[in-house]
Amino acid sequence: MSEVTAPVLRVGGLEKTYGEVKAVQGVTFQLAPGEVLGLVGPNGAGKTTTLRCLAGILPPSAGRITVAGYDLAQHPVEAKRSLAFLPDEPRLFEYLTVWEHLNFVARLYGVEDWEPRARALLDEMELVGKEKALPGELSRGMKQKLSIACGFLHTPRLIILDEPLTGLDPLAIRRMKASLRRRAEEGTALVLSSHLLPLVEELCHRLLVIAGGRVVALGTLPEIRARLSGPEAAGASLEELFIRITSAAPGPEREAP
Ligand SMILES: Nc1ncnc2c1ncn2[C@@H]1O[C@H](COP(=O)(O)OP(=O)(O)OP(=O)(O)O)[C@@H](O)[C@H]1O
Repeated sequence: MSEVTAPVLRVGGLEKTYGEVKAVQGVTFQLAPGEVLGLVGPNGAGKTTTLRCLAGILPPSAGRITVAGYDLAQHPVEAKRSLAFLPDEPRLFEYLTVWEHLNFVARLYGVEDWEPRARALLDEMELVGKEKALPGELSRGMKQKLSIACGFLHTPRLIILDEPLTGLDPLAIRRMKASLRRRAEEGTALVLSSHLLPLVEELCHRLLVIAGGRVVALGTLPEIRARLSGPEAAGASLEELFIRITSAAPGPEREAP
């Protein structure tokens, strides 16, 4: 398989245990360049745990994750250089300005032509004029946009997003959706976790539905619909399918004492 068509992300048998709680088990999927995968599931399903494992923040208890051909456990620096993780709560440095954040990230990732890129990202995120502001002087939505600009600066091949639209106003939501779509069209793979099912339906090519730490459905919306039996599945909305699939699933497993 050529480098162009090789999966950007491969996840095999991912498992994460907290004490005796099996938060995630048996998660296996691949993601091609330009593909957008929606990760959905009820509260406590294991979405954030999965995303944090994919980003190399949490070590999995078992399984293998490969990003852009690099095994995340064996080559963490190369794998992490190929990805960006955008958590739902923007994490910024209190004493760095907007511009200094971008400069810092550029140095971390070795982005040489960072200034024109940073200017373009500030324009895209509607932060022009805020270059000298500290995070304490930014609104919640502006902090979110700065965090996203920092994540995009090194042109990652994989972007992992947890509730990317939290705190954004309607116009910013529209722009953010266009930004994400454009990156996917340019070949970036995206994993997007959200409770906003219309967003997931609009942006994602495939869905991974997780409940009780296990994958309960994986595929395109028509594929998931087709797999569910019964005439009511045919025209069901994503919300109806979500409720039907996840309500039947048990909660996270506990290891026997
Ligand atoms: N640090 C932790 N220590 C112990 N248990 C944890 C920890 N983090 C998560 N869990 C447990 O792991 C399971 C999965 O949690 P996770 O945060 O991954 O779910 P989620 O799908 O992101 O939920 P939500 O939609 O509510 O954000 C839950 O049972 C949760 O209680």
